[in-house]
Amino acid sequence: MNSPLKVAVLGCGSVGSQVVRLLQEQSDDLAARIGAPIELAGVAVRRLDAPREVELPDELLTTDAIGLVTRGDIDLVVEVIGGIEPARSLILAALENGASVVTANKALLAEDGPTLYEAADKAGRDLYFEAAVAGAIPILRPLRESLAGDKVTRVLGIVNGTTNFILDKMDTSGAGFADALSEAQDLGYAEADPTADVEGFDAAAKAAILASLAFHTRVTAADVYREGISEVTAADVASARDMGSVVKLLAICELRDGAVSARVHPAMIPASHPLASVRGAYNAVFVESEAAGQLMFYGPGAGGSPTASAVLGDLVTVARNKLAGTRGAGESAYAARELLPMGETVTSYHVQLDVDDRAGVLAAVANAFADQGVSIQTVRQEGRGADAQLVVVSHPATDAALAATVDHLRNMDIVRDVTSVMRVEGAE
Ligand SMILES: NC(=O)C1=CN([C@@H]2O[C@H](COP(=O)(O)OP(=O)(O)OC[C@H]3O[C@@H](n4cnc5c(N)ncnc54)[C@H](O)[C@@H]3O)[C@@H](O)[C@H]2O)C=CC1
Ligand SMILES: N[C@@H](CC=O)C(=O)O
Ligand code: NA
Repeated sequence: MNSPLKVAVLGCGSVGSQVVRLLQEQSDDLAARIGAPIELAGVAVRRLDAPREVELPDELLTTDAIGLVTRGDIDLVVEVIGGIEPARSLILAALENGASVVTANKALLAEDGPTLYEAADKAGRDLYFEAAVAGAIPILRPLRESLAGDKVTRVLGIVNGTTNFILDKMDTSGAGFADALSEAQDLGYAEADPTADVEGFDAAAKAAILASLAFHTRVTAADVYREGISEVTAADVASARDMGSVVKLLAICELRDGAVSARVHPAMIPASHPLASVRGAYNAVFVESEAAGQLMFYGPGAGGSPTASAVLGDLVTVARNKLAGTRGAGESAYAARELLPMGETVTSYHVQLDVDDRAGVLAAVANAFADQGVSIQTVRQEGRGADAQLVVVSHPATDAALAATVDHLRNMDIVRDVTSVMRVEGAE
C-alpha cells in the first residue's frame, strides 16, 4: 500500500457533507481500490459553528480555504462551494500547488472552463467534473472517453432536477409552483439561488459543457439560448396533457452541417417518449451518434448523496492517476465550430389561440403560418362562440419563422389572445 493521499474538501453543504460522509464510511474500500488510503486533510467551511449533516473533528475545519489548498501537502482538492468566486481562484491555486481537482461546479466550468483546463495542462494535473452535469449519471466520462471514437450528432436531455421535480409535481398532483420549489429546496436539489434552476441558467451551463465535450469545441453558457420554466402555466401543463404530452425543461445540443446549436427551453413531448417518464429530480440524457446510434443515460440528477457518488468516482480516478504519475483526458476543443443562432435552429411550435368563432378564421390563421413558409401538422378547435380556441401544432421549421408567425398572430384582429406558445420536441 502506498502512503496516504491527502484530500481537501472545499464547502460542506448538501454535496460536501455527503462527500465527507462517503470518504469516512468507505475509507477501507477506497484505499483498496486506489492502492493508497485517502486521508481527509481539511474541510473549508464558511462558518465553523454552522449546523452540518456530517460529524467532523474541529481540527479538520477551517474558514481559510486558500490557506488549505496552498499549504503544500494537499494531493487532491474537491471544490463543492459553487459559484464563480472564490471557487475559480481556489481551483487555480490548487492546481498551481500541484493538486488534482474534482469539482461539481457547472456554473464556473460553463463560464470559464478553458482557463481551468489551461491551468490543469500547465500544472500537469487532472481536472474532473462528472458531478457537474446530471448529478450521479455517468455522462461526461462516456462523452470524453467511451464515445471518443464516434461522431456525436445530438444530445437531448433533462438535466435539471429541480425544474423536473416542479413540473412533475404540477402535472401529477396539481401542486403550485412555489410549494414544489420549496420542497425541492428542502430536499437539497436546488442551487443556492434557485433562480439558476427556475430560469434555466443551471441547465444552460450543463448544455454548454455537454456541447463542448460532445462536439469538441468551446461552448460557453452565454452561447446557449435559454428560457426557464417561470412562464410555464398550469394551463400549459393541462394543454399538454390534453394532447397526450408532458412539459419538460430540455437541453438540446445539435451538430448540423458542421455548426453547433445549444438551447434550453420548456417543450412538450409525447407521453410515449422515454423522456416523458423521467420523474421527480431524476435526469436523463439521450445521445445520438453516427456509429453507436441512440444511447440513453438515466438516473438521479440532483441531491447531496447522488452527486457525491459522482464526485467520489472522479476522486478515485484522479487518485489512481496521481499514483501512476499520469493524467486523464483533458480538453478536446480542436474542432472550433461555428455556433448557430437560435433563429436558425429547427423545431416545432404548439400554439393555442382565443379566436372569433366565424367563417374564414381558420383560413386566416393557416395563412399566417403559410406566409412564413411554416406548414401545419394539426389544428383542433375547442369551444364555440366567445370561448372558441384553436390549438395549432406546426411541422418543423426554423425558430425565426415560427416566432415571426406568432408575432403576426398576436397582431391579427380575429385573434383575441395567444394563450400558450410552446415548442414541441420528440414527436415522430
Ligand atoms: N445539490 C445538488 O444536487 C448538486 C450540486 N452541484 C454543485 O455542487 C456545488 C455545491 O452545491 P451544494 O452542496 O448543493 O451547495 P450548498 O449551498 O449546499 O453548499 C455550498 C457550501 O459552501 C459553503 N461556502 C461558501 N463559500 C465558502 C467559502 N469561501 N469557503 C468555504 N465554504 C464556503 C457554503 O457555506 C455551503 O455550506 C455547486 O457547484 C452546485 O452547483 C452539482 C450537482 C448537483
Ligand atoms: N440544482 C441542480 C443540482 C444538480 O445539478 C438541479 O436541480 O439539477
Ligand atoms: Na454526471
